Amino acid sequence: KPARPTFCSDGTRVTNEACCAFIPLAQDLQKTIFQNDCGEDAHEVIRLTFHDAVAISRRQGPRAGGGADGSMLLFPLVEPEFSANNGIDDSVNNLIPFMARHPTISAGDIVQFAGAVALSNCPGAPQLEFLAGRPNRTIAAVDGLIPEPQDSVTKILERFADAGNFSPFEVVSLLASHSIARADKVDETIDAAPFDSTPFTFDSQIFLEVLLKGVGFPGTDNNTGEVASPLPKGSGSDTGEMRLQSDFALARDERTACFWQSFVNEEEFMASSFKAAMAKLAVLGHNRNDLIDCSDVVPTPKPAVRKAASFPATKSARDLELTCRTLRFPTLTTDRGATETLIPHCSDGAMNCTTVQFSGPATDT
Ligand code: HEM
Ligand SMILES: [Ca+2]
Ligand SMILES: [Mn+2]
Repeated sequence: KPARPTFCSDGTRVTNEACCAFIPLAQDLQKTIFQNDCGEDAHEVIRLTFHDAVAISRRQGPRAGGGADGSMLLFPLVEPEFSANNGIDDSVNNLIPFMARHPTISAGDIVQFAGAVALSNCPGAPQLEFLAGRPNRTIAAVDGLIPEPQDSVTKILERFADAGNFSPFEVVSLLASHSIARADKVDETIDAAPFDSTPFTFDSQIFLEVLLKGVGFPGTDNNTGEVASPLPKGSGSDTGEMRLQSDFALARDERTACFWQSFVNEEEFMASSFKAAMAKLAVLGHNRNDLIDCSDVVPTPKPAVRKAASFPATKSARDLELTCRTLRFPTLTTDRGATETLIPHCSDGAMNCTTVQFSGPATDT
């Protein structure tokens, strides 16, 4: 398609005027759901970009699912019911109203664009590529295509290869997302259990902290897909850190451990690798050349905090469990404090913060 530079009504310069429709969508998403915060609602939409896109299979063919096609929003009674999608209903119900409010934009575009807007609220995150024009005619995906935390490394790598020919390096790159992630359903007794000590900052703490020796569980012990974490201590709505078995295994497996370790304290490498892998994820089921590059309407992310990766208080290099034999581990400092860090529940440090939840057809499993 010919790319002719134009200006949208708000003055944004775009290479294709079809991109202008996404500017009011970004504003609506920020005002109605995210509130410019890298909080719970942003995290859940970022997870949704993955669960919509990865539901495609080269081996099973087109009838298994169409990838990044918005099928989650279009068939809200089907995919959100799969157990691997437990909790996805919140983001699905939050985004469904945007289909009617922005009727020229397809469901698949809404999901991936909303994820890029959500991510821009997280300091340190890359500005994702966004290609527009995913068609709306889709089918619901079949069950069994979403990786689960109890899956083996072999199963996870095979699933990503089958979905989109992802390499082990790209799989590890995508897990930078778990730097801004918390679990609600792995342990049903606690809400929003973070995977690293900085769940509102896109940084490499996830890659560092998953390498620390596990000492206990937040909430209840030994849920499916969960292993001991290094920072299990909680208080009130600060739940303590949770560790997924899949993150633990990918950090230590010989096929992925060096990729995992290579991101520690390398925030720019981590962000650019995540961006490249997300560009592949976001167009699964489509041909890039059929889409229009609208990256110029993706909001500029909040600047990085520029704090070096560091061991949480009371932890040090002695707590590392390293299996990568070929990389030197960086020298890092330990945060001050005589006791284990409490991870705040809200991005402003508080124990209570509001989230947005629209009711809708999707329910949890
Ligand atoms: C090996 C592959 C993966 C597995 C097994 C996995 C598993 C999980 C699990 C179990 C949760 C917690 C859900 C809950 O209980 O609420 C979670 C959260 C999350 N995942 Fe993954 N994940 C994987 C890859 C990815 C990828 C590739 C992305 C990229 C976009 C991603 C983004 C997220 C986000 C943002 C959350 C947090 C949602 C929230 O805070 O509410 N995950 N993941
Ligand atoms: Ca983080
Ligand atoms: Mn959540």
